[in-house]
Amino acid sequence: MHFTKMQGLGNDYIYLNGLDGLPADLPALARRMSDRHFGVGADGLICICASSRGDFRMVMYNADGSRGEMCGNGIRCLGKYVFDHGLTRRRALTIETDGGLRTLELLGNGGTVSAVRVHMGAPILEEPLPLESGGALWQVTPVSMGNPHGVVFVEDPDALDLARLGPPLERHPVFPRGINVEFVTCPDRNTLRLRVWERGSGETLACGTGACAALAAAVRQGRAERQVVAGLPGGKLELFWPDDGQEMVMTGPAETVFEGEYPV
Ligand SMILES: N[C@H](CCC[C@H](N)C(=O)O)C(=O)O
Repeated sequence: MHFTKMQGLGNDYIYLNGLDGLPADLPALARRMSDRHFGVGADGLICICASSRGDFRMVMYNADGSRGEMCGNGIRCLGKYVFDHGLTRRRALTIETDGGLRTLELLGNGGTVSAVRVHMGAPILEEPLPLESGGALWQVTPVSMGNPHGVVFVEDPDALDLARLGPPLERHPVFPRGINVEFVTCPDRNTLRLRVWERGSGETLACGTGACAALAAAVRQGRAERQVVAGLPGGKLELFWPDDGQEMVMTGPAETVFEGEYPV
């Protein structure tokens, strides 16, 4: 089976072209291939499928085989994949995800795609909740970006032990579907810095939907302007939220790492 490994800010996924069919038991395949010691190594598996509502449909699995409804870094790479593999010649695309339709602009010169702008949908915010977890009290702001997030503002994300703090917040009983957890600081009104503990994948080098969720919570709480640069361990995203109720706009890089064959 042919596959392509891609990454956006070091958030890496294995891509399968599902237009001509896919292997059975994709959750098990996602677990095997994502394993960094016994497999290819990735934060998850993304299948490109036919869509009746958009140009393509994104079906995404986390490293533990669970499904995610949306993936910001993954959808940028999907845009680069379909262009580079000749599945489309257009630079404006609509992608169906389990979290709704998303529109992409593929940026780059001539025949290349180096960055992708994504209209990420309108965030749905709830009031912050005080939650006890891991022996501490956290103010968690629930935000949906099509997938579920919990945003926590902290003094210094780099000082935290995410491997210890992430799992109990990810699976806190108030969130029956689990959450991706963002630990965020705003060093100034046009900058966010965050680390993300992802549902089903653990800490990743970046999370596009997580950065958008962080901006939504920061704006709602008066901590940041609507246009920011979000710094993640793997690099930077440009984010713009024109107004409440409007779609968040995210711009960032997309890269192919390698192609390969995997036995199924
Ligand atoms: N890394 C992704 C999000 C994956 C979310 C997934 N872990 C979930 O279960 O929702 C991003 O760039 O937006």
